[in-house]
Amino acid sequence: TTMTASIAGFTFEDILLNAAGVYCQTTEELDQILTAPGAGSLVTKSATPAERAGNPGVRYADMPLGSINSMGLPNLSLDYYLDYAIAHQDEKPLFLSIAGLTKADNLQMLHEIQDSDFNGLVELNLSCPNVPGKPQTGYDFDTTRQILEETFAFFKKPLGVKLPPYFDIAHFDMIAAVLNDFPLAFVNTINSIGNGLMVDPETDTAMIAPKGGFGGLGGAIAKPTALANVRGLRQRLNAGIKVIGTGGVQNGRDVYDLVLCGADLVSVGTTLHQEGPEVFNRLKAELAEQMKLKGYDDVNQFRSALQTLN
Ligand SMILES: O=C(O)c1[nH]c(=O)[nH]c(=O)c1Cl
Repeated sequence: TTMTASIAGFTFEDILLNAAGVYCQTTEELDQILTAPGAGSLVTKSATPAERAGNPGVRYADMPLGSINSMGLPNLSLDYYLDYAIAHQDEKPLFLSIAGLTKADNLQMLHEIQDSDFNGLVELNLSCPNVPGKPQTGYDFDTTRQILEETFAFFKKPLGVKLPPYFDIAHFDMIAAVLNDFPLAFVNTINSIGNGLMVDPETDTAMIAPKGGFGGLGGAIAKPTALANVRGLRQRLNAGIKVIGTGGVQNGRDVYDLVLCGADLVSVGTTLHQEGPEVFNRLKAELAEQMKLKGYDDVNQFRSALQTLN
């Protein structure tokens, strides 16, 4: 069974990887993803120029429908992840994620990456929902265009963007109209569904501390929105912009469905957090089983092959 994909000239021997932010905070965690059977790549925790502690208090919770998080962008700094990525980029194609709190921070980090020995892929996170007072850039189409214009004036290495989920067909049209104007290597869709709220039934209290309990939703609850965003963007984006599908992956059928909607790679967040890096081998085996049932021996045979009723 062939389960490879290519983005920006990189060949991925497996289509699975971690979702940024999950199991990728330290070199110890990153090494586990790097060596996990079934994982074809990894992405580092979204970085800021300087180290950040993130939001105080309980900031992650699992629940029957998935997870809720308001981490607040805790990370060990761009240099920490850049050093790791440079040290390991010859072992697998790797993604380095950045999430500046300002356009200036993003451009500063991109200049540093441009001038560095890192030659993998950069994921510009435009969708963190959990920094108090900071809006999700991906919902501001003019600002997104502005950042990409200033970025592509100097940045020549493979770059993609991590997008928030969109819930209006008009917004699929609008973000695609922006993205199609730039030589992006990929989009990664979706980030968590921003600013949900969950209650602990024992105590009638919000499950997480930051922002009065408001946080990004992931896991099973995110699957229909992830499928719609992968499909909606695949249908609208230039063929040269590849799609990483993220959201709601619990089993091989979920991976299959994201590929069916157009995903080239598939990333796993909540279920990786709950199960650990052995999840990749399980998902790979379950995907192979699903493909066998359907008569496919290569993911390239059914990518974007979703049927509709009319
Ligand atoms: O709170 C976070 O660190 C966080 N949490 C998310 O669910 N998505 C993000 O992009 C980020 Cl940056």
